[in-house]
This record gives sequence, C-alpha cells and structure tokens, in this order.
Amino acid sequence: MDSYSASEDPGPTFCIGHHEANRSVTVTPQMIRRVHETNYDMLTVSITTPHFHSRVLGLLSSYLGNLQPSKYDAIGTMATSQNTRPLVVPPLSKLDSTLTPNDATSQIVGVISSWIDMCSPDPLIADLSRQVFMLEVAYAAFCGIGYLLVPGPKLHHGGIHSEGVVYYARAIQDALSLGPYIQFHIWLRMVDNPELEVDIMGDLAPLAREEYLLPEDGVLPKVDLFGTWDAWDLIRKTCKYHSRLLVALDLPKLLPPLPVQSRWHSEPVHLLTIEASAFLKNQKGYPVLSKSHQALIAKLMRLRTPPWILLCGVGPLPGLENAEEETASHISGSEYPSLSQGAGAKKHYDPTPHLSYIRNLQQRQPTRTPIERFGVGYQDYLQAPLQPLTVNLESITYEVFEKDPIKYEWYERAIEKALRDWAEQKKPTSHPGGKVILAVVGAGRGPLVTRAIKASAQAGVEIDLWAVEKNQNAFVLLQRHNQDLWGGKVTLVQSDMRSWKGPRVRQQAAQRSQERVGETLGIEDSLIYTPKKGENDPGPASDFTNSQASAFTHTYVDIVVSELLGSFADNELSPECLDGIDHLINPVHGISIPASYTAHFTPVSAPKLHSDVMNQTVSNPAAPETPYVVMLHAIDFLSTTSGSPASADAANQNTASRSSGSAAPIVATEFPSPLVQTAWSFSHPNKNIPAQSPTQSTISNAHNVRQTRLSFPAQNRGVCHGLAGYFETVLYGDVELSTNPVTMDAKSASMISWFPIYFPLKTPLNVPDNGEIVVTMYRQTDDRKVWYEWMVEVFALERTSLASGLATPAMSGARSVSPGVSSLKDKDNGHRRQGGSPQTGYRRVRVGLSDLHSSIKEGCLM
Ligand SMILES: C[S@@+](CC[C@H](N)C(=O)[O-])C[C@H]1O[C@@H](n2cnc3c(N)ncnc32)[C@H](O)[C@@H]1O
Repeated sequence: MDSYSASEDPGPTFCIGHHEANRSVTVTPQMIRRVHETNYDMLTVSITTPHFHSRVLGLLSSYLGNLQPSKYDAIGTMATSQNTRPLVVPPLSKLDSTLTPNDATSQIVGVISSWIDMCSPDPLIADLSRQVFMLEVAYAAFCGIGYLLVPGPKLHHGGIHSEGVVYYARAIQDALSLGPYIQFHIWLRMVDNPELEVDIMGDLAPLAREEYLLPEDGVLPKVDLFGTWDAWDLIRKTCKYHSRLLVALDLPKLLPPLPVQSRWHSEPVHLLTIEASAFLKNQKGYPVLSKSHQALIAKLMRLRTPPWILLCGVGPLPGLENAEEETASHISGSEYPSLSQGAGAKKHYDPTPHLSYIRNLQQRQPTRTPIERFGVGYQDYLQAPLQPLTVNLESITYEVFEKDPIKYEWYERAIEKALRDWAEQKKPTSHPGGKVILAVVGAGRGPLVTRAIKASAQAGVEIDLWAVEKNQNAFVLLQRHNQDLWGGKVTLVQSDMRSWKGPRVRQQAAQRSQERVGETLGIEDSLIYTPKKGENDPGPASDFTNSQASAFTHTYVDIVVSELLGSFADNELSPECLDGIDHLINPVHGISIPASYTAHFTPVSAPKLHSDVMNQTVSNPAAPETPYVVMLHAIDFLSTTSGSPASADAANQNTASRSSGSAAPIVATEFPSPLVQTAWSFSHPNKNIPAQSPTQSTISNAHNVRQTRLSFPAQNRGVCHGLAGYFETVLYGDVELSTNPVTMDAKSASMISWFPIYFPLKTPLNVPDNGEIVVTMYRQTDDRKVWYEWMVEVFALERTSLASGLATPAMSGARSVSPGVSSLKDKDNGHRRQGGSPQTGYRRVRVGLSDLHSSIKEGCLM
C-alpha cells in the first residue's frame, strides 16, 4: 500500500446551513454570496409566509363556524366516508410566498409549514394540512427548489398514538411525484418523546374536533426509543424506499442509547439539525458539543454521503439580519464571558460561535483508517464478486490486491513459521536434495512468491520454489519477475492447478538440482524453457531432449501456498481448487497455507443496499438473489452481544461525558458489537476427499456441500434486509486473517483486500423487540458450479401461561440459544421469586418468513 500520511487525508468537508424558523425572505444570488461570506454554505427558507398561515386559519375558522351537522342516511354512508365536505384552500397568491425562481433557489433548503398536521384524526384538519403541503410542494417545485425539509409526522393526539402516520406517508408518496426533482427530508427526532410534541399557537393540531379524539386514558405515553424510527420505516416503506426520500435528524442535547444511534446511522440521514439548546457551554461560555455528539457526528461524516448540518436558532446571519442586536439578546446574562474574558472577547468577537465550533470540529475529524481511505467511493456500493477461476483478472485488479499492507506480511510470517517448524521438527522433505518444496498456486503477478523467497531467507531454510498460475497474461509477468527479481530461482508452471501433475525433480538430485533451478514449465507437462547458466531471457524454445526429460520424476509439494479466498471464504472456490491439488501434497507432513477458513454471517438492516438491489431488479431479475461484495457502512446489526434491549433509562452516553475543548481529539464511540456466527469451515489438506467413482467421468463435489441453521436474538425491533458475510482464515499456527468485525482488529487490523459480502432478501422482514432471527443457509453444488441458498425466519416470543403446556420456547434446533429468550425468562423468574405472580412460559411465534433465495443463476463455475 502507498505510504499513508494523516496530513494528506483532507477528511470530510462539512456543509453547514443556517435555519431560522419562519424565515420568509426573497433569496437572491447576492444574498447567497453574503451567506457564503459568513462561512455558511446554505440557508433555509419557508415556502409560505405568515400571511398564508393566517389565511388558512381564517378559512378554517369561518368553515367551522358555518358547519352544519352531516345528514346521515339509513345505511350510514356519511359515517363511512371521510368526505368532510372538502374545504378547498385556494392557490397561493403573491403575498403567500416570498420565494421567486432565480439562480439562488437551487442553493436553499425550502421548509414546509410546521403548523399543519397531516396525521390529525380529524379528517378535516388532515385534509386541510395535506392541501397546504401539496400547494407548498408544487410551488417549491415550480421555483426549482431541490431540497425540502418536511416536519415529521405528529405521533400523539390525545389517547391516539401513531395512527395517522399512514396518511402522512401517503401524502409524501404523492409529493414525490409532484416534485420530481426534489429531495424530501423528513424531519425527525431520534426518539419519540411525547413530552416534546407540544403544539404552539397557530398549529392546526389542537383544532381537531372532540368527536375524532379518544379520551386520554390517564396513562402518560412513555418515551419510545424506536418510535420515530417506526414512523420513518412506515413512511419509506409506503414510498418503496424512494431514493429521493431522506431523513433530517434532530440531535437532542442528550443522545439516546447507542443502539438507537446505530439505527439512525444506517438510515439515509442527509441533514443533521442541531438546535442552539443542544450545545453545552465551555468554561469561557462558548458553545461546544458533548463528546458523544462529536463521536456520532464523526461516524455520520464517514458515510458515503455525509449529512449536511443545519444550525437551528443560533442567532441571525450577520450582515443579513439584525446581527448585533439579536446575538446579544441570544446570550443570557450568565452566559457572558467574565469581565476579564470580556476584554479579550471583544477583541475576538465572534458573531457566529456555533458555526465556528462546527468548522473547528471539521478540522478535528479523526483520520481515516487505511481501509476507509482505500474504500472512499466504495462505501455501500454493490459489486459482483470476482470469479478468478473462470475469468482472467486484469493487472489493475492484482495491483489493487497488492496494496494490502497486512495480507502479504502475514503470509510471509506464516511461511517463515512453517519453514522454521519444518526444519526444527526435522521433517523429511519431498525433494531428493533435502530442500522444502514450496508451491504458490494461483500466483497471480507473484507477490506471494516474493514473500516465500524472503521467508526462506529469514528462516534459513532452503526451498525449491514453484509458482502455478492459469492466467496466461499474469504468467507473462511471472516470467519477467523470475528473470528480473527472483534470479531465475522459481519454476513457473502455466496451468490450472487442478491438472498440474506436481513438481518434477531430477532423480539424481544430488548432482543435478542446482542446474534445475529456474526452469519454466509451460502448459502442463511440457518443459518449454530452461535457462542456461547465467542466462536470464526466457526464450520459448525447449532445449530438453526426451532423454533429459526422462531424468525427471514427479514428487510431492511440502508446503502449498494459495490465496483463493473470497469475501465469504469459499465463494471463489478455494475448496474446489485446493481439492484438485490435494493428492500432490506430501501425505505425511504436507502443509497448506491457509490451513483452514470459515464463513461467518449476521443479519443486518441495510436500507440503502435494499433500495439499490430493488433498483437493479428492474433490469436484472436475479439481482435480489445475488450475493454482493460491499464495503458495508450504512448498516445496523440486528443481533448484538450487548445483551439487553436498549432502554430509555439506560445510562445516557453523554450525561457522564463533559463537553470537550476545541483542541481535544474526537474519540470514536463504538456501536454495539454484532453477534457474528460461523456458518461452516474448510481445511486443507483434506483427508476426506472421496475417491473418484470408476463409473463416473466427473469428480463428485458433494463433500464440499455445507448447510447451517443459526439463531440470532434481536434485542430491538428493526427490519432485516439481508445478511452480512465475513471470513476468517488460519494461515499457519497463530497467524490469522479476518474480516469479521468482531475479530478483525485482533487478527489482521488494517487489512484492506476484502470487503464483506451481502446476501439480500427480496422482501425485508420486520423483527419485533426481543425477537429471534433464524437463518438457514446452504452451499450447494451440482459438480459444475457452486452457489448459495438462504432463507430467513423471524420469531416473536409470546408469553403464555404454563397451563397451556408450552413452558419453554420450542427452539428450532438452530445453534445459539437466544439471549432474547433467556433474558425474558430471567425477568420472569425474578417476578416469580419476588411476588409469586402466575407462572408463565414462552412460545415462539413465527411472524416472518422470507423466500428461499438461490444464487444458482449467478453461481460460480468450477
Ligand atoms: C486472488 S488472486 C491471488 C493472486 C496472488 N496470489 C496474490 O495474492 O496477490 C487468485 C489467483 O489464483 C489464480 N487461480 C484461480 N484458480 C486457479 C486455478 N484453478 N489454477 C491456477 N490458478 C488459479 C487466479 O488466476 C488468480 O491469479
């Protein structure tokens, strides 16, 4: 990999906007220039004016004043109709909006009126709100506005909770068609806190008529950590994961528990709104954010599309609005710097301290890890896995592999250890002259060959080195390297390893082995070149006579080195290729590097990937049944090892941590660790390869079939869009590589060669709180190709009385006992012990079942 210097990494650029509620001004290009001069990148503007607001309120008031009771017929038609004798809001007039189409319009974020309530249980209010919304969207679209901020759905109406979200979602769906070039940002809080949903003067919500409201039951609704996420899920599902439907997320002063943060991190958050009240004050009275806010922002800024930041209510824009006066009124007496600070403060008067802080935060973003830097532009980007067995790789692809700062180092360590052990244990070699015969199979452009030479020198163990490669183009480079870099020490074989007959050594090796070094073997078994002493140019002609060739005999390989692994370990057919040379490995002492590899997976919520797969399905029906290589970023692990569900009382991450000074480095907060389980494994040499049947021309590959059924407890509700797959491999002894997020840092931190694999689900499955996800997966083969099959079931745990005879959950037989089950049982046992409450048991109820997905159409040819 290129040498990496943190100072070269410019880090993410923050795009920062200024939001003031109800700002209705005519935005001109000059104004935008002024905004940029203040160091903001954009500003928000309301689509309509207070004049329009008053007009609608007046309309409603006179309508309600003249409202006659509906006339019901015998059938009750009127009662079944939501026809409220529509009150039609007339089109906008000149005084209703300050917006006008001009060059500046594309630089602003339009704001939809927050006084409407499309979720109102009163159909009149809901309909009026919908009309206002549509008028505003239509006018914004006409003016050429590209971004709209839409206040999120109101979730609480007296005793009714979240009932109107579906109407809201329906309106958003219409709006997406009405404004075909607009990105809609649904403005949401991180959690549903009913106390924060307060109506203000002029809001339509409190005007809902009594008869449509349920009387409050006296029980105050609780904070629901995933309540606003639930609403968002319903909206985006109704809108079929539309690519122009995004989230504007409000960061509260106290951030919710990490599982909630992690959930939002996986959603398309394209705007982050931060109120002045979310800031803390440092010792000098200047606004700063808590460490946990900084950590969350840092994580979000690593996403493929970093969100823009909107600073809300932080005072006026200097030079554009009444700056001096309003800034002064904005800081309360106690927040002013002390007199001694004041003198300095005057000198360094900062009219936009919140903005300065966020700009400073931008400078202090943590440097990217090597893999993040390497993968810029590839985050959450679906790629078809490589098929290096059937498709010859391009040089540039090898070049990318070769940038890995870890993989080749670790191979070198593994080879060196294996050689040292070989020598220490005084194991006999397959070479008549006593050298260890080492073959790099699938040598590519030769980096592992170079490492084998180094390892041999470091271990002080002589090797007879062979390199086998089937890609004829890469083979040209191998020949060149053998001449220029390796001093002709390597015997090159251009062949599929499965048809290679193994290394050939001279029978009288004692005299001849020196001469033999540096031979190039051509298409399997034809010796095409032997350099004369001192000659480096590999010519095509053979100077071996039959009698000379007959002096050679086939022997075994002592150490086979290969790197044929895919993102899911075996998906590039390493097992099948290595089976093909298994008979060539020294039957007593032979070693394979890697010695073994395992495939792992865990269920994930991945809305962006789901949306991309769905878009691809239009042109490729096999798209949702294809495993993809993806650098996973915007995902949420549904099953974590944190144990218990996120709770509203969970210690808030930022209550303990204090604000940090503007020079302190940002410490990354880790989201909950996923439960990643092992699907299956392969090891080499493989003692269990069945002998070829004399009655069949092809070799059976049945021994490479695998099957697993694994259970994953899901602590918090969510949506399963697919499975994230990883691998681990033991190269030799304790030298291991891993892409598994749980072990990668310990085993091979900073390795960049492999992105994870993603197995999508055609239809996402909802998972309940304390649910269980059971995955059944197969590695299948028909002796010509290999493919995967996967199926997901979702279970809810239902309490049931013991009398019903179902005391314990009927487990599927899947591996891994669900902490979901056990935690519920523990809770219940606790109750029993304390209060002697009636005995309860649990029943697993299947609440979701996916199709059986199969990648047979995209299978890997053997
Ligand atoms: C992932 S690349 C690794 C290349 C190189 N060893 C490295 O680590 O950079 C796998 C290589 O194995 C080769 N290969 C795959 N299957 C093979 C087979 N059956 N016989 C010979 N070479 C094979 C491919 O052409 C490719 O060059």
